[in-house]
Amino acid sequence: MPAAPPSSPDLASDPLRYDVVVIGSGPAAGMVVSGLKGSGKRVAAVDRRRFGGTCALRGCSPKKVLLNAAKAVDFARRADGVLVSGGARVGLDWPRLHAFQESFTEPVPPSRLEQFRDAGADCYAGAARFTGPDSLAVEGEQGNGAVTLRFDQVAIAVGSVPAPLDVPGEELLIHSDEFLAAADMPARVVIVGGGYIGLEFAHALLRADRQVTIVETGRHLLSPFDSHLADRLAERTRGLGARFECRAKLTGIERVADGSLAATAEREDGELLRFLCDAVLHAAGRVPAVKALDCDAAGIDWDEKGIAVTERLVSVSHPRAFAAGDCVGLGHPMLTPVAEAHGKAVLRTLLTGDPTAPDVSPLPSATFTEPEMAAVGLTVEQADEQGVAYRLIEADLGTKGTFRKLCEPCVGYRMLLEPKGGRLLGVHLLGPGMAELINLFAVALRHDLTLSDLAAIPLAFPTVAKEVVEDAAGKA
Ligand SMILES: Cc1cc2nc3c(=O)[nH]c(=O)nc-3n(C[C@H](O)[C@H](O)[C@H](O)COP(=O)(O)OP(=O)(O)OC[C@H]3O[C@@H](n4cnc5c(N)ncnc54)[C@H](O)[C@@H]3O)c2cc1C
Ligand SMILES: NC(=O)c1ccc[n+]([C@@H]2O[C@H](COP(=O)([O-])OP(=O)(O)OC[C@H]3O[C@@H](n4cnc5c(N)ncnc54)[C@H](O)[C@@H]3O)[C@@H](O)[C@H]2O)c1
Repeated sequence: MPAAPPSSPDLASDPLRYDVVVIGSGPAAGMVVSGLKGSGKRVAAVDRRRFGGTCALRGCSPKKVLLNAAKAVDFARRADGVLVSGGARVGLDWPRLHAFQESFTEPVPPSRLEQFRDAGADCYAGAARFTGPDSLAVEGEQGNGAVTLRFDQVAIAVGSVPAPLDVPGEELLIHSDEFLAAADMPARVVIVGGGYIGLEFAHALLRADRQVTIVETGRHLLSPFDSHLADRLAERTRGLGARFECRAKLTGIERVADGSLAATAEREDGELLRFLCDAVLHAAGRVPAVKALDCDAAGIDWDEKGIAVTERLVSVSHPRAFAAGDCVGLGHPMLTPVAEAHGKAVLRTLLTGDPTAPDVSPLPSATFTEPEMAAVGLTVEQADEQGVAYRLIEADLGTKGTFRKLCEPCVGYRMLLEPKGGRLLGVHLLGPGMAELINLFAVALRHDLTLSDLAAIPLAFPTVAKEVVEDAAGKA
């Protein structure tokens, strides 16, 4: 990789002038800042919240602790009388797991700052706002005045925020940040949105014996996933006590006389719904956090989809501006592996001067419900829309030995294969352990493997992987 020229000599005379300013400190920014170590460039990183980003502080990591606890409870309960006794009495210990979550989140800000400083970056705590094509102001967090940084290049990695819902009483909603940080779980929760956050948090709440109602505008829950498997997961979730209202949209929230909240929604057919509850959780999608950046001042094009960039993540209107992660307006999924891949691409561009496209295909993803839903590649709906020919194989694996031993009947897969040759086009899995297993299928898609190629590998036994691969290879 050719080395980019080191910082120009005049930069050294102005302490607030940088070769590269990175806005954000999440997974996308982390890739850029760490990778610039030793490049000779003067680098600054800015974040308006504690350094570390959404995934490590308010998303994937604390959420996974909560979901692991929910899985432990569920396993004990479903194995009660079969593998263990007293399992039905096992419950979620919110204060303890909350403290355990903090053992992961609290070290993040100091360690991220150390990592950035070790990479040679100056770190600024405050909200960034562009003031010109090569300058931005960082508003001090605690009433400190603004400082103006000048840059040659800027990497925008500001992530996303919950989408505005524009309903009366919107200020009464709680967001995932507050939910994960709360000292206790509310007793009756209405969840607005049946996507990733909605289903994952519902699964945690249900294992904590809370009352859950999900209001979802779509026909199915978890729309990025296979709709048949999503319906099976919905059934399983209903069996845990959840109520679903699909094809219904939140219309408002109000506080009622006894201090409870009333959430109202309207069904597609016009029927009005009203739910009394203690909390209404926003799980209705996120939007890029670009509005507050005042990109217009820098001539950086943006819209509600995010920063307008080329496929190589270069701003369409400012050749020295790049974007990475959730704030990129390319419609890529808002996931940590995507943010990391974007960050790596922007880093390479900064180091080589040669704009680089991110490597985001194939992209496995999972919801950490119990059972888990996981997918990589095309869904049936996408293949149909794109006119891609495929052969579908599917199975319910609930009675197979591996899953009976886990006492979990809600297990299955659907796979799309090339009609000739059998190359895998899409893999959709539902069951315990599937979030790990999907990575094996991502390797298979990446390297154009067939199910017989996978089945020829002597996989460890007895495992979920071997059970699924052998069953599918037998049907292929
Ligand atoms: C509850 C929840 C659970 C999730 N679980 C998963 C999961 O299991 N797996 C997965 O792959 N993804 C998950 N995600 C998504 C994942 O967290 C994001 O895709 C990822 O964090 C995006 O990284 P990023 O670097 O683009 O942005 P972020 O991590 O959001 O970082 C952006 C940073 O920019 C800062 N910032 C914003 N505006 C400004 C400004 N004007 N000035 C200065 N700083 C600013 C923010 O404070 C933030 O620290 C989850 C998200 C949530 C909310
Ligand atoms: N396991 C994971 O990888 C994971 C977990 C959590 C979050 N995330 C990321 O965070 C993003 C945000 O999560 P999310 O669950 O908020 O978004 P989402 O896009 O997954 O789901 C939002 C859901 O809300 C519905 N909706 C939108 N407006 C509504 C309204 N007014 N009333 C009722 N329903 C409405 C949508 O139809 C959709 O099904 C996800 O898209 C994902 O990229 C990933």
